[in-house]
Amino acid sequence: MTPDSSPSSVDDPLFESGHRIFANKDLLKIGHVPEADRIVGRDEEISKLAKRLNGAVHGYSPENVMIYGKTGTGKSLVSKHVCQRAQNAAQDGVEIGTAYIDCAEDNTETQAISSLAAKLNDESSTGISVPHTGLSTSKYYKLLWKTLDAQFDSVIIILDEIDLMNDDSVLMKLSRAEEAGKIDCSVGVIAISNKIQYVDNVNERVKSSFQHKELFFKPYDANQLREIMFNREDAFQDGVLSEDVIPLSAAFAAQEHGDARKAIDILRHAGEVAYEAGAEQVTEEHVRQAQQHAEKDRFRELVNGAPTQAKAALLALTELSVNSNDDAFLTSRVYDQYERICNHLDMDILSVRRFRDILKEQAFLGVVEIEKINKGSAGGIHLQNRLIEDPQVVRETILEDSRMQDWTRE
Ligand SMILES: Nc1ncnc2c1ncn2[C@@H]1O[C@H](COP(=O)(O)OP(=O)(O)OP(=O)(O)O)[C@@H](O)[C@H]1O
Repeated sequence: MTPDSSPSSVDDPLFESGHRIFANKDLLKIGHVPEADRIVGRDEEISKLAKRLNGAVHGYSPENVMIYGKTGTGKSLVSKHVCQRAQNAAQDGVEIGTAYIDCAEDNTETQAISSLAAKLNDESSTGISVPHTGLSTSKYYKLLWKTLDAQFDSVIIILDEIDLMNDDSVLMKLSRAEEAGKIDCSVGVIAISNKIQYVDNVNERVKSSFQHKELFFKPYDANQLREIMFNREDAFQDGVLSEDVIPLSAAFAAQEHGDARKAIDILRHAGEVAYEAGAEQVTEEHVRQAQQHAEKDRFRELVNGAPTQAKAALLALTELSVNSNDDAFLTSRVYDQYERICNHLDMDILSVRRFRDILKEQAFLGVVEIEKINKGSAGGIHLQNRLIEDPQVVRETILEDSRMQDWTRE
């Protein structure tokens, strides 16, 4: 039983009997693969991918597939789902192995191959032991080939976030192994990336051996996001979710692009906020707080990593936004405020040109929106700057930097 599922009773009154809010929080875990009837709007992608992998079910070679799509569009989920179904559907006597590698974690060739060998090896049946570390890349490849031949007719390997792998020859070696006579087992690779141009940048030799078909996943619309969440309503105790919670979480997640990961994160987080607050129900207000947290997290990452001068520039725009009814300000006005901040913090003051570049960089990162305004023939073109996110959230985040905190002290 998992910590958040509801146990029937607990003897010690120090601990609660069951969870007030969650009935099965595992359903809201990001890596969770829901049953087929909980997967929304991906029938076509599922069937296309199944066609590519069909060979494996009969013991022949599955095709290699490259899947593209923005974050949270179900690429990993659909890949894992189709792999599971291929394993279940395998013809009598055909053994299919499947493995999932997150290239953000295993980002070198050696790590990826040692992880693959370890995941695919069942030591009790092969008698092969795969040490976690300590072997050369070529030894890990040899171990991998041995384990595959000892157990499987076909193997499907998912390489998620392949663009983060620092050596693309993994693709070549995996797809050539059978042809090169290194193994009898056939191997298919599903490579997943958010970057549409990934294959263009891959080495030509790799490209020519990794003959692949491509699949594109579109973002979800708000209705699909809603359905995805309604299908996991039983993660919560009966009657705990108030009516607006799922539609509002879907609306927030649909704002940037239709990201199911974001939708589920907000929903789970709203439940946690409600629990922490001692509430009996998850309400719209908890969703808003969860969304603010998510925004803050994203911002914290962007702003924490920004140079001090960029923080001062953002603080200038933030101060104007917080203390005025307007939300967009001419660069000259932001610069004046920036000068005041730099003087107060005893920082160097950059030229207007450098300052403009900093704001442009922040616009590129999605923190600031810059708009050109035309003030007629005499006035010329001016730039207006607007914070994209809630100025209070930005302000709090910037003031987490101890150097910036001096701004609030007289
Ligand atoms: N069609 C769907 N039906 C139900 N749940 C979904 C669907 N698509 C995505 N999800 C859920 O949304 C979350 C994110 O999905 P997934 O990890 O598959 O996205 P992804 O496209 O691989 O994202 P990333 O590129 O960030 O890895 C998971 O919890 C997944 O279960």
